[in-house]
Amino acid sequence: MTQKVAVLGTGKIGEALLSGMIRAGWSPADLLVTARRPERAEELRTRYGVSPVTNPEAAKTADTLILTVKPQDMGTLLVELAPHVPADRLVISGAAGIPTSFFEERLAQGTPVVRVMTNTPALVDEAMSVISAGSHATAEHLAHAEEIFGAVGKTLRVPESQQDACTALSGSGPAYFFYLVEAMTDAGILLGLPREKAHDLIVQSAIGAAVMLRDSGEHPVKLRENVTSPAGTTINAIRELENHGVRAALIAAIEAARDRGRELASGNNT
Ligand SMILES: NC(=O)C1=CN([C@@H]2O[C@H](COP(=O)(O)OP(=O)(O)OC[C@H]3O[C@@H](n4cnc5c(N)ncnc54)[C@H](OP(=O)(O)O)[C@@H]3O)[C@@H](O)[C@H]2O)C=CC1
Ligand SMILES: O=C(O)[C@@H]1CCC=N1
Repeated sequence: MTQKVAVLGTGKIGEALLSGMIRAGWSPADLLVTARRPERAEELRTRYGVSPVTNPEAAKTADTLILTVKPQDMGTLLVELAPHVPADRLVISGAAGIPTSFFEERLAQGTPVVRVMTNTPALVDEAMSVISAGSHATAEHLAHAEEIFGAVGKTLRVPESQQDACTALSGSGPAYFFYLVEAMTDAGILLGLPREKAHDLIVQSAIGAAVMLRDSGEHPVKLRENVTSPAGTTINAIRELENHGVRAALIAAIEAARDRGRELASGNNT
């Protein structure tokens, strides 16, 4: 029997996942989407050939519901959904912070819930998606979530207690790299390079470094040491990074992101 999957609240992450599933071979006929605004629903229908439905229709029709609204909107969505979700539906949450217990408390007793934190490289099939089971989710439910999110990149199972840390590292992680590229491009401008040229140099260096990190089997320290010649240029830059506390700033930044995930879980939505 064909499994129908619905993406509820199809914004940036929901659309990234939807587009990846279609690229991976899912039929648009088996995919449903919901949106808050009619023009957004039409955009998704035109772009992907999927059927926009209401949240209750999605709950009644689809075998798997993937909830990709903002954490702040999840409570309202669940109030609307709860009367319509049969307890055999798999509910997957893509939201930061919100624990699986939040869903279990609001849905029918025994509803299987899986929590997933993906990231925007899903748009280019290079996502990192971190997956945890709620208390009623079985190995089969986890495997199904892996099949869906595997369409857009790598997946990793973690205990739910590690989700806020993973959100801070890989969920938000692409933003840190974009920020770094932005800052390095500004440095290129300072040194007199045209912006476009500086951007291209940094992006290709980032791609090269990323492939080496993934494929060389070498520790990042060794890779950095290989670039850092005695009395050369790189060590002068590294000294400045250390002087400015960049390592400590990154550790503090990621800890702050983790803490915000915890706040979202405790209902602090401001
Ligand atoms: N952005 C990222 O990098 C990542 C985000 N996430 C998580 O993904 C989730 C979505 O984030 P993101 O895609 O950035 O946010 P978006 O705002 O782009 O997407 C959320 C969408 O949900 C819609 N929506 C809200 N309430 C309802 C409702 N009741 N019914 C139907 N649609 C609704 C919104 O409509 P409208 O357009 O009208 O506001 C919006 O289009 C969040 O929970 C976030 O924590 C996870 C990993 C990475
Ligand atoms: O900033 C956020 O809250 C979301 C979750 C991870 C990435 N973006």
